[in-house]
Amino acid sequence: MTEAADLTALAPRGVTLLGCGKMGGAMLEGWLASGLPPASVTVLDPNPSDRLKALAGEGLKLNPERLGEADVCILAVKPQMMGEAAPKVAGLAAGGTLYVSIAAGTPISAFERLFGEGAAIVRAMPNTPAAVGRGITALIGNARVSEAQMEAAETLLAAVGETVRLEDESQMDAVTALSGSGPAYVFHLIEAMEAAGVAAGLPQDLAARLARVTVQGAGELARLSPEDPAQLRVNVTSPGGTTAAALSVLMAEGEGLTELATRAVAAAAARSRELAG
Ligand SMILES: NC(=O)c1ccc[n+]([C@@H]2O[C@H](COP(=O)([O-])OP(=O)(O)OC[C@H]3O[C@@H](n4cnc5c(N)ncnc54)[C@H](OP(=O)(O)O)[C@@H]3O)[C@@H](O)[C@H]2O)c1
Ligand code: PRO
Repeated sequence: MTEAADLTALAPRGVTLLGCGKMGGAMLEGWLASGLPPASVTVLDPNPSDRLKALAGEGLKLNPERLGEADVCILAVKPQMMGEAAPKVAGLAAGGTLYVSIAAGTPISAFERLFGEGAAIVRAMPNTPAAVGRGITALIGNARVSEAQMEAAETLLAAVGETVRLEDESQMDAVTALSGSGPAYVFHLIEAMEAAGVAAGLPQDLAARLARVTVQGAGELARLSPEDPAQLRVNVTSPGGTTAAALSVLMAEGEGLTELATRAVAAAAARSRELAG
């Protein structure tokens, strides 16, 4: 997490989590680490993990027959499952619960149809580095969301990384394509560098380690350095040296990494728009 998230204000009425897979599980761990008591969390998930069952022993409410009240309900099932799963938490709307959906593609209007026009709904897009407290989540709410509710949503997501408010929901497809899906691009870069190292004659294990630690270190340098990424790149590049030779390929006019990344992000954004139905 980037700054201390104080979740104590949410403890009395609590948080309900619909779907506790990769993202839901990562958020749950962040909330618990930030001091939200297990007894303040209700989880609905058809196949609870051993970890969830252990937390139920510490007071977490796991698949209760009837839902109590909640300040916030996080919707963390796959977009394709939302129509089936969301009705389970529709009753919370009458108690003024704030809904926070992290589902890719699914617009706020879909939740207004499910929960009623009066429901307060935030659409958010986190990413998987949330699992190590280093995610980033973009958020936008509908007109029913009060400032206090927006801050509550931000506090929950700040427990697993940085947050940023969007100006308009139309930005969410590009956000999903850039930071939501983005970790996969970086993991694939590690895979590609490893394969390239093997092709250049290195043993697999050595190439894997060099690729992984190089991406880790470069990411950390980009995070901590006052210099921008372009300058950090220049700092590696000796005139007429090895990096310049590689960058002449990666930055080739019209067919370099920028063009490839632009096509990839455009494909993801288009898929996000398709998921809206
Ligand atoms: N993964 C990412 O990088 C990422 C990033 C940003 C946003 N998101 C969004 O986050 C959401 C969850 O993604 P995920 O990657 O965490 O998926 P996931 O690991 O499959 O988690 C979804 C969870 O919901 C459970 N579930 C299925 N049907 C349910 C129902 N009817 N009621 C309650 N729970 C149900 C699933 O159980 P079973 O596994 O037993 O079916 C699973 O535990 C998606 O909408 C996705 O678009 C994901
Ligand atoms: N993972 C989800 C997907 O691939 C949403 C962003 C990252 O659809």
